[in-house]
Amino acid sequence: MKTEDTFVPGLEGVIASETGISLLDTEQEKIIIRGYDLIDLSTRKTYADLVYLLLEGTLSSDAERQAVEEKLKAHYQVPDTVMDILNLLPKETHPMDGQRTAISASAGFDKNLDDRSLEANKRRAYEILGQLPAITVNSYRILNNKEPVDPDPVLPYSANFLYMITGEKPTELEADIFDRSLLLYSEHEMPNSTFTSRVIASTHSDMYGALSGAVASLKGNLHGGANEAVMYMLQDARSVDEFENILKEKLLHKEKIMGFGHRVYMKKMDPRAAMMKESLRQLCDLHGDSLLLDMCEAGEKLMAQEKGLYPNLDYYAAPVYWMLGIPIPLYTPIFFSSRTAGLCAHIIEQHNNNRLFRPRVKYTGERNL
Ligand SMILES: CC(=O)SCCNC(=O)CCNC(=O)[C@H](O)C(C)(C)COP(=O)(O)OP(=O)(O)OC[C@H]1O[C@@H](n2cnc3c(N)ncnc32)[C@H](O)[C@@H]1OP(=O)(O)O
Ligand SMILES: O=C([O-])CC(=O)C(=O)O
Repeated sequence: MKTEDTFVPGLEGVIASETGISLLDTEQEKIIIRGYDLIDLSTRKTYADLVYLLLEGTLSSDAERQAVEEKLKAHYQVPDTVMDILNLLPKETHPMDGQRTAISASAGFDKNLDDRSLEANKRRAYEILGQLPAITVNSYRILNNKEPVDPDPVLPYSANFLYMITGEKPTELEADIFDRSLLLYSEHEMPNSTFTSRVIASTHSDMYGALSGAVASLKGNLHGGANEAVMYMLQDARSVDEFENILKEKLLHKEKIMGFGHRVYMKKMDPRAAMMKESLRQLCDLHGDSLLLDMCEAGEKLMAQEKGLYPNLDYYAAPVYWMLGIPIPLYTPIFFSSRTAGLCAHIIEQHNNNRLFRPRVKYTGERNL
């Protein structure tokens, strides 16, 4: 095989893996997760159901969902040493880097680190998912000179996560909307972060290492970091006109507009974004203030007209998180926390059916032979 003939920049369209976890079915316009339509699931299931579906492979009964909730709560406690390490980081550290550091440090606390069996990997997945709300929220709090907060085990997993972030018990609507955002972020086939984690896992490296690599990948603003960038952009405007002018100015300077475009959906709206837009509408109605929705809709219209580009999930997740009272530096860490369910499923699948990733190159250097 002549490798230069098969070079595809960015591996666009390249099939990198076999998987039974998920598929973006562009013909049917569906996000399939273990045989189910993610958008349909988002109308009738919770994030805990998705954790079960991703890790156990089947849709959970009410009792199984409850068991997942309990399992996650049993792992809420983060080792003191990990918290001490977070405390030692410079105050400029982004919570994504706090998350990466904490997950990396957690490897040392795993007594059977070399055990890659399904059982051991699942145990780790539930442990990490259980610890992530405390790791995530306290990464932000410690670095902002605030006392760490403890989880409230009485609340469901997502409601507690939001409570730890805002310090206030969420209403049912707020908890449902936050839970839905976690569900929608939980798994999405083969984005850069998932590919990264599978590449790392393919050397027989452990789950902590594969997840640490995935946090780094997800942090970039071409991927998960876009949700924070969207909110900073929205914050720069005080009216629909101002927001449109910001976008026009960026387009004039050939800048990318965060929250638009997608490698797979390309010229169509990400179906998850449509769901989050509805959540934004609900929150705007509740607050009697439609400015954020109006700005976002105007941006959506302008980008369709000017570039033929449509929103991805990050575009509408950002204003939803803002209206839920979530500090902007937590948006991408929340995305990663949710995605950890999907990532763990992929790492497990890679360990269980492995071949080392080792591609070739198209050489463009000298040949001074
Ligand atoms: C949940 C998620 O992680 S979804 C992704 C979140 N990321 C973002 O929102 C960042 C903004 N979007 C982008 O940068 C891109 O659309 C990506 C990274 C998501 C996909 O990138 P790719 O598939 O590699 O497309 P690529 O960047 O090559 O863009 C193709 C063309 O569309 C343009 N384009 C793509 N996205 C945008 C955008 N958001 N704003 C302006 N132009 C864009 C590119 O400039 C390029 O134009 P050209 O052919 O004239 O040079
Ligand atoms: O699929 C992608 O490339 C990025 C994305 O939308 C996600 O990870 O949710």
